[in-house]
Amino acid sequence: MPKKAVPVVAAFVRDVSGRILLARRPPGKARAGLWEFPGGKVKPEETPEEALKRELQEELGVSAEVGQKLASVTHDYPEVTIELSLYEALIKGPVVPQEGQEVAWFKPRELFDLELCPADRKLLKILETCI
Ligand SMILES: Nc1nc2c([nH]c(=O)n2[C@@H]2O[C@H](COP(=O)(O)OP(=O)(O)OP(=O)(O)O)[C@@H](O)[C@H]2O)c(=O)[nH]1
Repeated sequence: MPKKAVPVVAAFVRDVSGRILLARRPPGKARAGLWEFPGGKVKPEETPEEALKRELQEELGVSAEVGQKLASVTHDYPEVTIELSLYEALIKGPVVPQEGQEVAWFKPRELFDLELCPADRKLLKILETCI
């Protein structure tokens, strides 16, 4: 039986100079130390947009407007299968990491040299011609 994929939403946020916001997974979590787009799991009662707004508020202390879905991939990790969807998002106010996690802004070409979560590598492959 194929495993049921857990829905995960993530944000593609750019600053005025075109750099992209990433967060580093904190120690103790699966894939600790790897970079990812900010976001998290969608709860059963939420739409993807609601989940992403909640995650950005909880993780980065910002409110956000969620735009169009850019890409979506399925990935099997040893402990979970995820369906990861990346949405454009506009954030309001300064990013203040709420969980002690490292965050940073990267130029598009710098993303390709980062240690990313494996699912994000797949996303990047889809997006590489348009970022
Ligand atoms: N947020 C986020 N998660 C990602 C990305 N790429 C990726 O493989 N994941 C995986 O998707 C899952 C999301 O879990 P999470 O830990 O961020 O979500 P959460 O905060 O809602 O859940 P938790 O309370 O169980 O920790 C993890 O297995 C994580 O490794 C990404 O770009 N952003």
